[in-house]
Amino acid sequence: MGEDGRVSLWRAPRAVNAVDASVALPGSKSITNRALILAALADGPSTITGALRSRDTDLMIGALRAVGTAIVDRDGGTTLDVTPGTLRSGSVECGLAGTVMRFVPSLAALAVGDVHFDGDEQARVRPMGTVLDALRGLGADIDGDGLPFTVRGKGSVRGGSVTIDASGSSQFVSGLLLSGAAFDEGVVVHHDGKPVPSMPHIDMTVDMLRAAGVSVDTSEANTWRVAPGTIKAHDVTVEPDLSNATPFLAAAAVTGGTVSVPLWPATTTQAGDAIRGILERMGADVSLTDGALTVHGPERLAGIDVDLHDVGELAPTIAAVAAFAAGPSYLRGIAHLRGHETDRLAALATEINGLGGSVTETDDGLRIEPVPLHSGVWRSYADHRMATAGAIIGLVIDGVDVEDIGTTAKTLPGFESLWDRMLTGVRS
Ligand SMILES: O=C(O)C1=C[C@@H](OP(=O)(O)O)[C@@H](O)[C@H](O)C1
Ligand SMILES: C=C(OP(=O)(O)O)C(=O)O
Repeated sequence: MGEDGRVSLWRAPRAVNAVDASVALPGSKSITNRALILAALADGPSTITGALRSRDTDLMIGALRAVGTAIVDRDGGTTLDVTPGTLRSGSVECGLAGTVMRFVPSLAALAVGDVHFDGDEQARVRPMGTVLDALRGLGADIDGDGLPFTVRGKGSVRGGSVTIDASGSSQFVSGLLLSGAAFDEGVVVHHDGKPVPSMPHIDMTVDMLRAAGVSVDTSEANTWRVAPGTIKAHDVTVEPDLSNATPFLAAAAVTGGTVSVPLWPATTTQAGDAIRGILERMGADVSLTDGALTVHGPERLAGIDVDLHDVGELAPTIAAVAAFAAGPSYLRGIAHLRGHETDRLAALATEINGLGGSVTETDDGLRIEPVPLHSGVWRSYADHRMATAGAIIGLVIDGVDVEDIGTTAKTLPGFESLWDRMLTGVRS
């Protein structure tokens, strides 16, 4: 929104030449918010370095402070000293952050007193019932089935075994696992239903729990066993956010230019790492040298038939790139994106088609037929990744006005200036 209450429009800059830049990205949202939960439940103080500061991570910091965790920031906010406290009643504002609404309730059930949750209007339709029902099954007392709801914390949670259908979001599983070691009996989560999406995000949860000394057994498919025990305080350094890197790498792909992202981890559980293989399949030259990932865009991009079930976060970026390929693309396995910040399948189809495109929604994804696009308004639906997808399209098409570019602050405040710097060839 602009100051006058009207939705603001941002004229996406056209790339006059092929981009040639190096772009350093701030920390990962997913790692920062997991690190914060684990630090709040740990057996002593710890420090998170390289944390992302954005709407979603600030909401997580606010949530944990509200229930009794001391968090002090320094180094411009990216170093967080976290001291766990006795968890108590409070009010948690979730905004539109899936990680806050799905990860904090389990921790809140350990508090003494009521913890009230609410969020943005748009957040009230995001699927929540599975997490709340699972927690009830584990002994927690909760009023409500979606935002707003109240967790009536009793100071402890029995825990034990629970079966859920996590086909709607991997966050249902991660949310239970992250606090599970603090439950009296630990937690065993069984999934029963269509395949769980975004599995790398569950791997991230498991890896981070193990790094905190928690025993997690994943030997049985679709079952995660977290033993009860201490979550050890330890310092964490956050990797750059690779999903947020993807629009910048896409800029190289669609302009036939070159973009490097420094500090790309050699191994990672971040979904964004999959961009390497995807852009390569679309014809880009991709290399990881001396810790920097470099994408060099081809003369003509190839269409792609790709299953994004594991890495749905990348769908808006890939859809925007696919709109400029030489042939059609099929993005599959992403029905669950209908429950993301907005219905991303509908939003992508509507907005690309609004610029003259030819995108069809399928049961589980999108078919994108590249056709010439024209100028127009690109709506972002309060969705950071819709806004950045519009920016990618605006690199190639004259006169694309992205609505509410400020919504990128959900995970990447200052997106516009990073984008401008990329276009002026700044190497950071
Ligand atoms: O656990 C996480 O940090 C996330 C898990 C994924 O959610 P879904 O499983 O709902 O896709 C991902 O899309 C989201 O951006 C972040
Ligand atoms: C789906 C996303 O966010 P959330 O953590 O709110 O689910 C996302 O960042 O693409």
